[in-house]
Parts: sequence; structure tokens; C-alpha cells
Amino acid sequence: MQPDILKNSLIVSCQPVPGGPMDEPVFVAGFAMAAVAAGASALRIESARYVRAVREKVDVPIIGIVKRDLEDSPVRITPFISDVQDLADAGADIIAIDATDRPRPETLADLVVAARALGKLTMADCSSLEDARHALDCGMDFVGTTLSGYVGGPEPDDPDIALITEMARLTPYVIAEGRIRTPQQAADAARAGAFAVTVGSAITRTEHTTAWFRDALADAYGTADDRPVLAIDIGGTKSMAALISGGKVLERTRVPTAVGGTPDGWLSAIHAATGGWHGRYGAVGIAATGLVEDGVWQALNRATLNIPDRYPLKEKAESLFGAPALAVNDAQAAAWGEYLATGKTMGTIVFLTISTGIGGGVVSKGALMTGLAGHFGLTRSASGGATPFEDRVSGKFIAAEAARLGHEEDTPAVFKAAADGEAWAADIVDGSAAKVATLCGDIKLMFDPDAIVIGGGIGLADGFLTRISQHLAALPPRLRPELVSARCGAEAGLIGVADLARGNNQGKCII
Ligand SMILES: CC(=O)N[C@H](C=O)[C@@H](O)[C@H](O)[C@H](O)COP(=O)(O)O
Repeated sequence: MQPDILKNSLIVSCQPVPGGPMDEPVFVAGFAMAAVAAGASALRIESARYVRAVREKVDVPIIGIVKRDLEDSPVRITPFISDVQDLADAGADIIAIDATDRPRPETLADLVVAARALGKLTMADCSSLEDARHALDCGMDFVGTTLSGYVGGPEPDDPDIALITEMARLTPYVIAEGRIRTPQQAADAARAGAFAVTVGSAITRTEHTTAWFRDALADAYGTADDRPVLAIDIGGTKSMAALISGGKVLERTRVPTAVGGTPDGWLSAIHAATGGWHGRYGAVGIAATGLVEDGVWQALNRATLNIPDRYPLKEKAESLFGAPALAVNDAQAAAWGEYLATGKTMGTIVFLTISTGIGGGVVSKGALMTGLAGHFGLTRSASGGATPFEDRVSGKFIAAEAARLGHEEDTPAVFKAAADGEAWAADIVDGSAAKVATLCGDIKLMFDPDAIVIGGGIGLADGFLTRISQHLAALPPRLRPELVSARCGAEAGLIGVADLARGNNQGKCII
């Protein structure tokens, strides 16, 4: 195949939102066939599995990529020679490869040699003119603007037409790609010198296009409220409040949660502490320990916080703060915060926070599950029967175990002793990690998440995640969960609930 095969082509990238409802071979093949039927002359397809599904249905050239999230490299697109091989085997004609100048597992030159040896053309996904120069030096056939705007800093809104023009001075084989959302922009790219133009999201990511229209209508109807959100996290000993805009904390404060107090009293204390912010927020989000359903709050463990039965949290907050309110469980809110921190690159994640107690949340195919979902601390199977899991693993348990063995130490001291090689402490910590590993293995079977995000003082304590991973190492790879450390810290719940309350995710963000 010669590069001219793509001359003046509309290339449609059929890459569904990962983990979203369209992320199935049948939809990818459907999009591909519809695009070809309507005049697309080439396709860009992610993963060998989807290339194979599409190859069976269409004859047009396929640009194949594999996307990976590597721990030790920011390079995502086709990082390995084995990926090149898999794409070629599946029927790709052109292999696209990240050509940015960043740490990577295998050199661009080696990947290009491998693709050429298999008789495939190569496309360089570039972020800059420098990337394009290097890619051409490596013998690549096409250079694309794919990664312009995606290697740091805020993501732009428009396509990088200037880069297309500059690249076209280096080679005729320039593929315009990235944020081309209208026919006008595609034509502008062609006029700027693009050899072919790729359009992705605007044609094949229903979630994105729907959100564009939704936001435009909210603006037109004047229903969009750009004011910050008052986010509140009510915990067993303290409550935090913050004014949050666009995921950024503008102000923060904290007040003690009076033990023996009442929800009315806790809310009044927060109202008083945030008095200076009145009028600055357009919505209130509350993340609260316990069970929150349809805005109604109740205790699951009265020892954590003595919440009276069926307290109308949403209603009370709306009348006190004078703004629409949304309330969810605190760990579920944190799960959403951690999900946002992944850039929504994953479809399903499970969040597990291990500290004094244990909580969690599930984001399933881009939607936060509420109600009882994620209350892993109360499950029993991983602790071996009658006792709730958190009573066999949490901080309280670790300190109690140490005391039972004659070491009056708090949890951090037990971790330190374990790190220093003291066998009694290592046994306690490892015993906890083993039980968490059992739970994680079961979670994998229940939700098949892309990752389990581990947070909390114990979850993030030195060496704990490694110990959990060691206990999971014997599982067959398909059954082994991917564990990652939480990124947002103590404010994950505030960030998460602020986003939920802003109605930013109207539609199907909460189930
Ligand atoms: C940055 C990155 O990972 N880009 C990916 C590359 O394959 C895809 O997510 C894009 O959808 C594709 O480039 C088409 O762009 P747009 O969807 O904006 O039309």
C-alpha cells in the first residue's frame, strides 16, 4: 500500500468512550460501516480486537492504534512492538504511533522498523513540529496533529490549524486530527494543507456530542449557573466545607462535628462557619458519612455518627443555605472525585478508602452508584464470616491487635515497626493486606473495574499497596485487579460532590 491511498480522505475515528455503553465491538463495527457507507474513505480504530471486528465488515484502509496507560511513561498510543504486531495481525493497514519526545518503553525508530517489516505504513501522532521532524527522520509515512494540546497544560477547544500549516512545509503527508468538530473546521484543515482529515468525537462519541448540545442549551435557556458550589463533607469527628469552582478549591474551612449533637446543629455550625461565602455559591453538595438515599440521611453505624432515622438532609440544607442541594455518601462522593482525577479515561472504577473505618464507592460505566453500593466496610465474606470487614482490617483493628500482643502502639507506630522489620507488626499489617486483597479479588469478580483506587491513611501507608498486590500475584491475570493509589487526598469527597451538585453530569451520572 502507498501513502497516496489516503489522499484527500475523510478518516473517521471510531473510538467509543472507554467503558461507556458504546464500548462494544458491535457498536464500533456499526459506526465504521455507517461512516464508510456515508463516504468516509478510511477509519481509525483502537485495539486489535476492534480492528478485527471492523476488518470483517469493511474494505477501506484502517489506521490501527493500541492505547495503554503505563505506570512509567506518559506515552499512550501504540507503545510496544507487540502492539504493532497485534494490530498488523488483526488487519490494520497503517499503524499509528505516539511520536512525542517523552520517556517511552521502546524507541520510535524500533517501532517503525517493526511496522515496516510487517509491510505496514506508519502514522506519527505528534504534538509539535519537532515531533514531526523526528518522525520523518525515522522514516514514518504520515505525520498527524493528533497529540497537539494533549501533552500538558489546559486542553484547547479548537483544532491546531497552525501546526497543520507548518507540518505541510515538511511533507505533503499531513493528517489533520484532534478537535475537528464541524465540517467548516475539516475544510479549514484541508485548505491549510492537510493530506487527509480525521474526525472522531464529533461523529462517534455520542456522550461528547450530547454534552455539547446540553451545555449550549443550558446557556441559551439561562439555566447554567457558573457560580461556585458550596461543598460540605460531614464526618464522624469533623466537617469540612469548601467553595469550589471548576474542580478548584477557592476557600476552605472546617468545624468539629459535635458528638452527641443533632444534624440540625451540625448544619447550623457549618452555616455559621461559611457565613462569609453566602451569595457566592449557586448550589450545595453534601458528602456525608452513613447512608444517603434520595436526599434522606440515616446511620449505618451509629458509633461513627448518631444520625436519627430518615433525616431530610437535602431539604434542610436547601432551606438553610438557600440553594439547590445534592447529598450523597462521603465515600461515594470521593469515588466520583477520584474518577474525575482519572480524566474519566476509565469507564468503571471502584474506590476503597481504608483508614479508621472502611468505605468505598463504585463508578460503573461513567455513572456513580448510590444507595448501599460501595459500603465494603460492612461486607463480611472477606473477613471470613460473622464480623464486618472493617472490624478485621481498619486502623482500629490494627491498634487493637497490637495491644492484644502487648504493644500499646497506635496505627502509624505499628506501620513504622513493620517497616523496621519487627515481625509482630509485619504480621498484623500483612494480615490486613491479605484480607484487603481478598476483598479486591472479589470486587474484580463483581464489577470487573478498570482499576481499584485505594485511598485512606492505611491504604496509602508506605508499603500497604505493595503488600496487597503481593497477595494478588497468584491470581490468573484476567482475574487480578489493577490497583492504583488515590490521587485526591482528603478533599476527594468535596471535589466529587461539588461536581455532582453542579449538575455538570446531568443525565446518567448517578444511578
Ligand atoms: C489525544 C488522543 O488520545 N486522541 C485519540 C487518538 O486516537 C482519540 O481519543 C481522538 O478521538 C482522535 O484523535 C480524534 O480526535 P477527536 O475525537 O478530537 O476528533
